[in-house]
Amino acid sequence: MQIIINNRVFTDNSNEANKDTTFVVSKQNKRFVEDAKNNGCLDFVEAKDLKNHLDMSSIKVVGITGTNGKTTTAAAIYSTLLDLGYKVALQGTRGFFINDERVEDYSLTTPVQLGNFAHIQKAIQNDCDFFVMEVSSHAIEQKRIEGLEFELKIHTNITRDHLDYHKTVEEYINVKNSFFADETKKLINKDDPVVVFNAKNALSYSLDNPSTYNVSAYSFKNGMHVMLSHLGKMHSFSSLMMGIFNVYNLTAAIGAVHMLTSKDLDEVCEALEGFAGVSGRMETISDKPLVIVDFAHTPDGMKEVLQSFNEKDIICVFGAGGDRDKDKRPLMGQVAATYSKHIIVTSDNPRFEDPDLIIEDILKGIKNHQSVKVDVNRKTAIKTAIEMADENSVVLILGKGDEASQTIYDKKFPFSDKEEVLKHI
Ligand SMILES: CC(=O)N[C@H]1[C@@H](OP(=O)(O)OP(=O)(O)OC[C@H]2O[C@@H](n3ccc(=O)[nH]c3=O)[C@H](O)[C@@H]2O)O[C@H](CO)[C@@H](O)[C@@H]1O[C@H](C)C(=O)N[C@@H](C)C(=O)N[C@H](CCC(=O)O)C(=O)O
Ligand SMILES: Nc1ncnc2c1ncn2[C@@H]1O[C@H](COP(=O)(O)OP(=O)(O)OP(=O)(O)O)[C@@H](O)[C@H]1O
Ligand SMILES: N[C@H](CCC[C@H](N)C(=O)O)C(=O)O
Ligand SMILES: [Mg+2]
Repeated sequence: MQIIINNRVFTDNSNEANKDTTFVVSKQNKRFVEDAKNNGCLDFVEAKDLKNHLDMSSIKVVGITGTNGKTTTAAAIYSTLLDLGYKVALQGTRGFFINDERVEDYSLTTPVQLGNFAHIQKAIQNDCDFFVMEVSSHAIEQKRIEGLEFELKIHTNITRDHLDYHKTVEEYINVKNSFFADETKKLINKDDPVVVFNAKNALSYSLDNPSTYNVSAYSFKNGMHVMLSHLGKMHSFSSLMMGIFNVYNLTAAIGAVHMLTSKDLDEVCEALEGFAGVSGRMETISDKPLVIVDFAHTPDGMKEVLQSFNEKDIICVFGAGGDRDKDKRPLMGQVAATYSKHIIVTSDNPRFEDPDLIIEDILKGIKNHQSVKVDVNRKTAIKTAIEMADENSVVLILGKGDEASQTIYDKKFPFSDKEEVLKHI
């Protein structure tokens, strides 16, 4: 890609490099430096030094990493900062937003170096005070975030995902933890048993262990009501959002905004209450029957969601993405079987894999197949689930959230879980 900073053209692609451009050298493209030279390029800059070309002193960059909850926590921080009157940009899985407007649609969760700098430049041009970004494990490993100076780093949790890419759980954990090794200000989830961080400038939040932003009590009735203890004083907030995992996400957001703005904590709690959640994350599509669409696509994410409905008969519709971590599939089957009354295993984004074989991988984790249906067609799987529902049940449609398409091979076919649900109620 290319960006222009102060009339100078920067590219990370040797095919776009020539005598008039600067080639930005990174871990991912250093093997193409000779090609760039052969194309006439004379000017080279290391990706980590891009910061010397863009004055970022007016904007604070906030990074969020973790296996689950990045998008939700980032959106909660964004919403709260906007509510408090700041100008804010948000970059993540759902796209790029500036001051409540979507500027770009779905892309990578964390763009490459030039992508980050292009967005930060746009945020600065729009007078943003903050740039809130999700940081994926791929981005950390590939150094897509090099050259960025973070005002605050936030950790949600580290469970498992992407073992197709990182190979072992240990390597995945190490990559995530490496984000917290320096002395940048950070906010850590103290209930995560595997997080390792540099204690310098670290504050924390938690439900179970002692921490700076400590949830001392919570209840769920028409959403959540949370008591938060901070430096010996009690504060409270309410939200229509559901699930203990969202108590974590919202507490992280409150702690983060408090650290970033030094506003009164009660004022921050009040501003957060305006946040209604992210589309496709625990989104109630229908009350009768109760149908919820959620983006859970890891064993832990599914467990968190399913556990939130233990008083209901769960009808769980889910699949698993192709060309992604294969080992998570039976674990997802096992989690679904533990908490659901009925399971319909279907297709997610098969990409270049055979969806029937993905389903077989999921079924390997389910011992008792009596209450399990298989339907590779996600549309009819959703229809069947809704037909099965009664007043005691909740239909949980997991894995795709608000994705607008289903990826088969490299083609994207329009598909929305929400729209499929609405066709049948
Ligand atoms: C597996 C993976 O992460 N691949 C990423 C990786 O691809 P790659 O190394 O094969 O790319 P490449 O085509 O060889 O290009 C590398 C660099 O060389 C340059 N190049 C290339 C060819 C050439 O002739 N000359 C040249 O200079 C390119 O401009 C580029 O800068 O580097 C590319 C750009 O540097 C990324 O776009 C690409 O992401 C692909 C598209 C992808 O799907 N990534 C997913 C898995 C991902 O990153 N997901 C995470 C989040 C997952 C989550 O939600 O947790 C994300 O952050 O989105
Ligand atoms: N704090 C959490 N702990 C565990 N599970 C969570 C948490 N927050 C959200 N989830 C579950 O994970 C799903 C994805 O949440 P979210 O989109 O916020 O995460 P993410 O980290 O951005 O995911 P991705 O890496 O795929 O973009 C949610 O739909 C929910 O099921
Ligand atoms: N950002 C995640 C999202 C997964 C969503 C699920 N629907 C899938 O396609 O696996 C990924 O790319 O691994
Ligand atoms: Mg995300």
